[in-house]
Amino acid sequence: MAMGLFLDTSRVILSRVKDLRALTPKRHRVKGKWGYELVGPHLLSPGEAVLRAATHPKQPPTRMALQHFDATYSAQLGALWPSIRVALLSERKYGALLNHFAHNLDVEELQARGCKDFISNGEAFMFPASADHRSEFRPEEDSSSVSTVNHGGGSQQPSSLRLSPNIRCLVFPRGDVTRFRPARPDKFGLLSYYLLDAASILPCLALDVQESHTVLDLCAAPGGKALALLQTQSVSECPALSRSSSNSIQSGFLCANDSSVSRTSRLKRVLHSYVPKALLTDDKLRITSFDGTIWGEIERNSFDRVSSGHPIIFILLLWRHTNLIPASLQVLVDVPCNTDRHSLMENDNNIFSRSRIGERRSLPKLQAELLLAGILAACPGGDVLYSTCTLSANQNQAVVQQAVQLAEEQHGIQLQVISLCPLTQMFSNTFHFAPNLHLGEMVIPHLAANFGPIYLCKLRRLT
Ligand SMILES: C[S@@+](CC[C@H](N)C(=O)[O-])C[C@H]1O[C@@H](n2cnc3c(N)ncnc32)[C@H](O)[C@@H]1O
Repeated sequence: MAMGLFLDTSRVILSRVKDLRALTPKRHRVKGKWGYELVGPHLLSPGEAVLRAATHPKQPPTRMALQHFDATYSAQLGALWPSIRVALLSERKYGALLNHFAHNLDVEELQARGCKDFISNGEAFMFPASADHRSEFRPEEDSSSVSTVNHGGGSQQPSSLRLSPNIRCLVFPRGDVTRFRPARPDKFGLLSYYLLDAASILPCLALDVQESHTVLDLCAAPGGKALALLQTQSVSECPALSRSSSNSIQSGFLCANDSSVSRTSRLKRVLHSYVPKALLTDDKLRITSFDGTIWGEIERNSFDRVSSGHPIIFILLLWRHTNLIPASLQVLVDVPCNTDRHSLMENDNNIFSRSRIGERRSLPKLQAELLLAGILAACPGGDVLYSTCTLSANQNQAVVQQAVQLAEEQHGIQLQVISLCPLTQMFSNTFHFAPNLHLGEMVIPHLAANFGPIYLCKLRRLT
C-alpha cells in the first residue's frame, strides 16, 4: 500500500516535471539547489534568482514571492520545503462543496467519475463499523494536557467532533488531477456545488458548528467557508426544500462580515446563488461590511466609547441592543495573509508587488488585531477558530501567541488551545499535515494531494 502510494506520487512528479520542461524554453532550464525540475521564466532556481535580483531590479511579484518563500520556508520547514515548493508551483486541487440547499443533480455524475466525499470517507476510516452515519469522535484524553495557553504554545486540550451529515465535499482520488466542471443551477436557480480548496473546509469542521449555534465569520468574502458553515447549521434531511417555509431548515444564526465593500458584494452574490431566499433573512443570516478589528467593541457594550464618537461602533451597538446580532458563540477568523499560492502564480493583486510592501509587512499586526477582536466577540465558553492560507509561521503560530497574550494582558481573558488531532487523524488519508507543529495544525501541499496550505488553530474562551 505504502509502496503503491509512493509509486503513484513519483509518477505524478515525473509527469509534472516533464510538462514543465516541455513548456520551458531551453535557456530557462537550470539545475538548481532544489533539483532540475523547477525552472522557467519566473521559476528560477534560488541561486539564479539571487543573481537576477542583483542585476534586474524590476521583478514580477510572483518571482519576489518565490525568493521570499525560498529564504523563509527553507529555514522554517527544512527538508519538507523542496516537495512543498514543487506542489505549490503546480496546479492546485479543488473540492466540490455540495450545496445541501439545492437539488443536487450533479452528485451521481461526479461519483461516477470517481469523486468521493472526503468527510464521510474520513469517518469511515475512523469508524469502519458505522460508516453510514456521522459519529462523535472523542480522542483519548491526554492527562498531560494543560488547560490554559502559555505564550510559547503549550500542549493542546483534546476535544470531540460532531460532524453534521449535511456537509459533504467531493474530491478526486489521490494523484488524480481531473478538473471539476462548473456547477449547474437547479430548477430554482441554486447552484449544486461550490468549488474551493477542499482543505479550507477544515476550519469549518474544526469549529464544530451545530444546528442552533450562533456564528460570526469575521472575514467572510468571497464566502466559501460561510457557505460551509451554513451547510453545517442546516437541519433539513431532504434537499428538496420548500422555498416558502424555511423555519425547520436552519435554526442557527450566521453573521458574515468583510471590510471590503467590493468583496462583500461578491459574498452576497455567492450566498444568493447557493442559499434559498427564505434563509436569507435577518434572523438567520446577516451580511455586514465592517472593519473586523473593532468588532470586539460591540461585545464590550461600552456606550461611553460611542459617545466619544466612533460611528461604526455606534451602529454595531445599536444592532446589538436591538438584538439583531446575538452574542457570538463560535467565531471564525479567516484572515488576509500572504495567500502563498496566489502570490506564486498571479501577478495581479499580488501582495508581493512593490506598491504593497507596507501592507504585507503589517499583515501580522492586522491578523493579531482581527484574532483579538474575534476573541473579544466570543462569549466565555465559546470557540474561536483562526485560519490562514499561508505556511508562514509569522502569520500563523506567532499571531496566535500574540493575540492570546494581548487577550490576557489587556482584557484578563484566559484561553485554552483545543487540540485538532481528531481532525488530522480523521482526514490523514486526504490531506498531508505538517508534523510536530507546536500550536495548531497545517495542511501542506503535496503533488498527490495538492490542497492547502491551510493553517488552523482553535481557541476556547475560558473567561
Ligand atoms: C482569506 S480572505 C477570507 C476568505 C473567506 N473566509 C472565504 O472562505 O471565502 C480574507 C478576507 O479578509 C478581509 N479583510 C481584510 N481586512 C479586514 C478587516 N479589517 N476586517 C474584516 N475583513 C477584513 C478581506 O477583504 C478578505 O476578503
